[in-house]
Amino acid sequence: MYEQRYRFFFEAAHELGGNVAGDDHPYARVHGHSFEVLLILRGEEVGPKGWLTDFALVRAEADDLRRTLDHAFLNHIEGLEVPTLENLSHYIFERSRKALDKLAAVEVARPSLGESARYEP
Ligand SMILES: Nc1nc2c(c(=O)[nH]1)N=C([C@H](O)[C@H](O)COP(=O)(O)OP(=O)(O)OP(=O)(O)O)CN2
Ligand SMILES: [Zn+2]
Repeated sequence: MYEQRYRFFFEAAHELGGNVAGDDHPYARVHGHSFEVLLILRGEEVGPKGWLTDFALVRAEADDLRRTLDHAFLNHIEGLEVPTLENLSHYIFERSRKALDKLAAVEVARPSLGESARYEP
C-alpha cells in the first residue's frame, strides 16, 4: 500500500450557533480560524510512472477548494451550513473524490489550537 499526502491552508470565518452551541454561546459569534487541510491518497500500485497521482493534479484540486473556502464565510457555502471540522472534512472529501480517484481520507485542523478531525469512509 502506498500513501501520498498534500497539505494546504485557508483562512475563513464561521459561527456555530443554533443547534450546535446555542445562540448565547461564544461560538455563535462570527469569528475566524486558520485551517490546515490534509488530502490523503492511497493505492496498492504506483504503475510505470512510479506515483499514485501526479501532485500537479492534487495541487490543482486544492487550488479549486481554496477558491471556495479561503476568506469565505463558511456557513454560507451550500453543504457547509454547520461548519465544524468534522463537516469540513466530509465536505472536502465528497467534493474532491471525483477529481482525485485515489482520495482515501481528508483531515482538517486548526494547528494553533491542536484541534483536528478526519473523514475516511
Ligand atoms: N468536535 C468539534 N468541536 C468543536 C469544533 C469542531 O469543529 N469540532 N469547533 C468549535 C469552534 O469552531 C470554536 O470556535 C473553537 O473554539 P476553541 O477551541 O475554543 O478555539 P478559539 O479560537 O475559540 O479559542 P479561544 O481560546 O476560546 O479564543 C468548538 N468545538
Ligand atoms: Zn470556530
